[in-house]
Amino acid sequence: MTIYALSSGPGRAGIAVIRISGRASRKTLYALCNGRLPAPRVSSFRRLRHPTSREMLDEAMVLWLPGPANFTGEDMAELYVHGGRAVVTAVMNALADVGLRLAEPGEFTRRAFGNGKLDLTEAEGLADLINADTEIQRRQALAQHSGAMRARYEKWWRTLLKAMAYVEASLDFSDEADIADGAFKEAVPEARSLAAELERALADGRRGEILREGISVAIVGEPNVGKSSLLNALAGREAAIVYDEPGTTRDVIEVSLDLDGYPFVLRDTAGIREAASPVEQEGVRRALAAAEAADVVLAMVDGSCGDVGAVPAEGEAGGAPLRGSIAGAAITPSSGVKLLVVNKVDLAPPPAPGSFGPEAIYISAKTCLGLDALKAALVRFASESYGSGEAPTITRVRHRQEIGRARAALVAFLDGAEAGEAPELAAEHLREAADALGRLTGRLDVEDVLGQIFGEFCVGK
Ligand SMILES: Nc1nc2c(c(=O)[nH]1)N(C=O)[C@@H](CNc1ccc(C(=O)N[C@@H](CCC(=O)O)C(=O)O)cc1)CN2
Ligand SMILES: Nc1nc2c(ncn2[C@@H]2O[C@H](COP(=O)(O)OP(=O)(O)OP(=O)(O)O)[C@@H](O)[C@H]2O)c(=O)[nH]1
Ligand SMILES: [Mg+2]
Repeated sequence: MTIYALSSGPGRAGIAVIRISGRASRKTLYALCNGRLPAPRVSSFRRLRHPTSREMLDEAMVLWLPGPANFTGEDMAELYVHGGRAVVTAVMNALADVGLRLAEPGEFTRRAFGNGKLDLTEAEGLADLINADTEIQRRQALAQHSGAMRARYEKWWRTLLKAMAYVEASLDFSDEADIADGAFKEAVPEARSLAAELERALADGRRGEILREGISVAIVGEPNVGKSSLLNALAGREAAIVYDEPGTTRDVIEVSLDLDGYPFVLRDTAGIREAASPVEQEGVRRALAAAEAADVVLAMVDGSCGDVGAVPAEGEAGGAPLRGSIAGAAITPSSGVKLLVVNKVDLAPPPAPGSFGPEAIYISAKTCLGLDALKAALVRFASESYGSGEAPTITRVRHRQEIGRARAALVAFLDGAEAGEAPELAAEHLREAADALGRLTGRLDVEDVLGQIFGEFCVGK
């Protein structure tokens, strides 16, 4: 079935792009263009008419993109019309009138996948590219869309096929023990090196997933220290309610930030204390959960409080213990870092260096003093933790799971080989690993396996 969709965003615009894909693209375009089909892949000016009523619909630029050398691999056409709502509606209605169907979300890309134009990881990369909000996300998505993952996974796939071919050969020669043994032994180092490579790929600190979703930063601390004020200052808008009374924030409030191209998801949370009301208690529970799950915890304390005792005057003895220590300093994310943030320095005398420890960042959420240093610390953390090297291979839990399954199957194969397991069972472990890698790229192709096995078999003989 031939499909169409508005490929540019919804709503009024200067120009709107309507895309058509499928067998009827050619005759639909021909009819819309009053019998003057444009030359392939060359932008042409046409007056568009309704194919049956002949009513003039718009003046447009049009593209005729015959398959298979295009995005979907099917015949395609594109209409660049004036981006008014009624224009778009009229042209789309005309397409429906001649029997075309509105595309489902992702249907053009699904067809491209079906026609072998891209594999699953490249399609995911395309989705990520469209959703990319920051420069680092754009680079990661483009690398994935351009086949960075596919290349690596296909290399793994080839190594695995080699191991499988040896095992299959040993099965075929089971009545000639020497040959069978020899072939089987060849499979072991292949499987071992692949298992090690998968292990290395998994030990990436979840860089790809974190950058894809945004680095999670939770602001936590006692009530009224200025957490919501900091969120608002960084967001540049009044996302959270700020009020001079402890216990203002209850829900977790999220704001997306782009700092130097790194994506952050900043979360403001309820102040942590023994809350009296059940609603506030729930807020505190959510605050602790957000901190636990965060990549970075900004543990905030109020630097202006008398009982902080951390900013003693020259020569004076140190005061009471750190006020934020219970609420802020005690919270540690399960796998992230913690930065101590001392707020309200506009009210306090300049703190003695190191009063709050060498790592503390001194800010005023009110005057914005120190915010650049805080942003710089976040960017430094992001580039040190997630920025190094080439684009990450794993960007979704799905990839991690399949690679994990493949690795586990390879380990089972190696353990079995050591224990003298029957080659039939050994072959089964490898097939399981192949299934997992096949699901990764969406290219699970048995013919591929057989072709490779047959090739190896001949060489080995
Ligand atoms: N107008 C327009 N802009 C667009 C797209 C589109 O479909 N139309 N794209 C899509 O969403 C992206 C570009 N992606 C494309 C992917 C493949 C081919 C293509 O023609 N592939 C052929 C030949 C490749 C070549 O000449 O090297 C092929 O695969 O055989 C075109 C665009 C972004 N911009
Ligand atoms: N002088 C000064 N006042 C601040 C600063 N940051 C926040 N405040 C004030 O401190 C009070 C509490 O600020 P909030 O941002 O609501 O504090 P919070 O930590 O979100 O409080 P809860 O939501 O109750 O946990 C407000 O009156 C703010 O205006 C600062 O840097 N300097
Ligand atoms: Mg608040």
